[in-house]
Formats: sequence, C-alpha cells, structure tokens
Amino acid sequence: MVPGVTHEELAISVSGLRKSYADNVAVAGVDLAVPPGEVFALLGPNGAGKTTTVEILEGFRARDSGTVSVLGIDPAKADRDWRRRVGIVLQGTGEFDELKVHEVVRHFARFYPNPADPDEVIERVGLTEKANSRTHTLSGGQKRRLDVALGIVNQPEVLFLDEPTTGFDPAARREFWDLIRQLSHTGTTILLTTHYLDEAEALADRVGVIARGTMIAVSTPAELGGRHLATATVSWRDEGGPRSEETDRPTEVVQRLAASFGGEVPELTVTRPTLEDVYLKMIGENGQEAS
Ligand SMILES: Nc1ncnc2c1ncn2[C@@H]1O[C@H](COP(=O)(O)OP(=O)(O)OP(=O)(O)O)[C@@H](O)[C@H]1O
Repeated sequence: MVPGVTHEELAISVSGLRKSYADNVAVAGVDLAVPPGEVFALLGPNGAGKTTTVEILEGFRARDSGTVSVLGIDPAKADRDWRRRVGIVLQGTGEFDELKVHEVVRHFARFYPNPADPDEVIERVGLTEKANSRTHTLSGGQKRRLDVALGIVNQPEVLFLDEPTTGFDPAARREFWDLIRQLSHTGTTILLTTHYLDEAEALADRVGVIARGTMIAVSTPAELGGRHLATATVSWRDEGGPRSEETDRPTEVVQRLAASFGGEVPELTVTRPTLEDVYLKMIGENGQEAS
C-alpha cells in the first residue's frame, strides 16, 4: 500500500491479479497501488506480463482471479461513464485509412461529453504540421503521436500508455516527456509500460518491475534495487593516465583529489549504477533474460 492513501482513494488498486492463457501463466499474483496524480512505470522483459496486466486494468481483458479497481470501479464491470474518465494508448498503429489527422481527432472527440479542443491536442502531440495529412502517410513515430492524441482527447483522469514512445526520434521523445509531465501536473494519473529505462527515470514517480508475471520490485527510480546505496566510482586523470576508485564516500575522495591537484581535477566524474544496470541485474537474478 501507499502510505497515507486509503484503498478507496487510490486511482489504481490491484491485488492478487492472476491470468493464464491455457497453461501459460502470464500474470501470477500481481499487487499494485497507484495514488492519484502519480506517474507509475511498469518495467519488465518481453513476455513478462505487462500488457496483460494493463489490458485487464483497461477492461479489455478478463482476469482469472484477484481484485482490480481503477477510479474506484472494477474495469470488468465498467460502463460508459468510466470509459470517459480513462485514456488508453495501445500498442497501436495510428492508421485510419483515408482520414486526415484532424478528422480522426475530431471524430474521437465527438465520443466524449467533455473533450479537449482537437486542434490543441494535435498541437500538444506535435502534429500541427500534419493535421491535414492522411493518416496512412504518417511516419511510424507520427502515427504513435496520433495514438497518444486519441488517448488524451477525452481529458482522462487516468491514462494508460503501452510503450508510448516506440519509434519516436530522440527529440520527439523529449517532447512526449514534456507532454506527460504537463498531464501529470494537472493531476492525471499515468500508468505506462516502457523498455526505455531513461524514460522511466525521466517520468516516473515510481517504477514496478515485472518478471515472469510477478512484481519483483516497486520503488522510486533512484532507489530501485538499493541503487542509492550502491558504491560510486570516482574517475579522473593524472600524469600516469586514467584513474578510478570505488568508494561509498565519493565526496571525501573528490575533496582529497581537489586538495592534491590544488584545484580542478582533470576529467573528474562520479558515477553510480544506472537504472538500467540495476534493472538488468534484477532481471538476471530472477532468471529472465532482459529484452
Ligand atoms: N492473447 C494471448 N494469447 C495467448 N498468450 C498470450 C496472449 N497475450 C499474451 N500472451 C502470453 O502471455 C505472456 C505475457 O505477455 P504480455 O504481452 O503480457 O507481456 P509483456 O510484458 O507486455 O511483453 P512485451 O514487453 O513484449 O510487450 C507471454 O508469454 C505471452 O506469450
């Protein structure tokens, strides 16, 4: 549970979730608690059970057992009112035959009683220049942006994003991150799956790691796997070449170096394990190859 937040107040609450496809156990008892306004990233190798979990939360897939609540409602029994409050970006294609981008966004906006302004949504996902283009002429990354536009056009309280930035160029990913931060600042709860550890680190308040259908860790990105307690590597260069030292007191090492160099330390860096380092170790220890 999340301290200070009751079960009823959670935006997303999952307990003992299980789902098998024939004899293949995809989700083997997942618990999850996401308070309103949080950005939560679900990490895990291919086939770990992320999409299955998210699709159950979206009401698209039936579960075998466990309890699930999104905005206080069981998605398996959700009605149109609930659908209006939830935004979904699937691992989709963003193709709508001969329709133009602005037509598709306008069309989806009409499904909802309280939609955002379609032109504003198109601008927010960076597709203004393509508003009059037919969707089948968009690049892969542009189609993905259209998927995101359709996920937010209803101004959802909870937004699900399954691998939202796959195919984005680096600049588009940064723009998308800004968009997610804006949505988060206005109180939208966001659950995303991603294979990009830098994306999780940039966006997520907390991350959960799923391996073999089980949540093996939930933490802030900074603390995952005891990362904040890991030893640091201090590297620098002296007349003999590159040097480095492993230490749990990097500040002391830097002070010592600064004193001995009498000022600037050549090529000084202090590094700790990256989120990716910690994640890969965790996945390896749980007997699943990382993707
Ligand atoms: N419709 C389905 N029918 C049968 N098996 C399925 C189906 N969907 C998923 N699975 C299986 O369930 C397991 C979990 O798949 P899931 O798509 O949830 O993983 P994932 O973590 O989202 O993977 P990825 O990172 O590749 O998207 C896999 O073994 C997969 O083969």
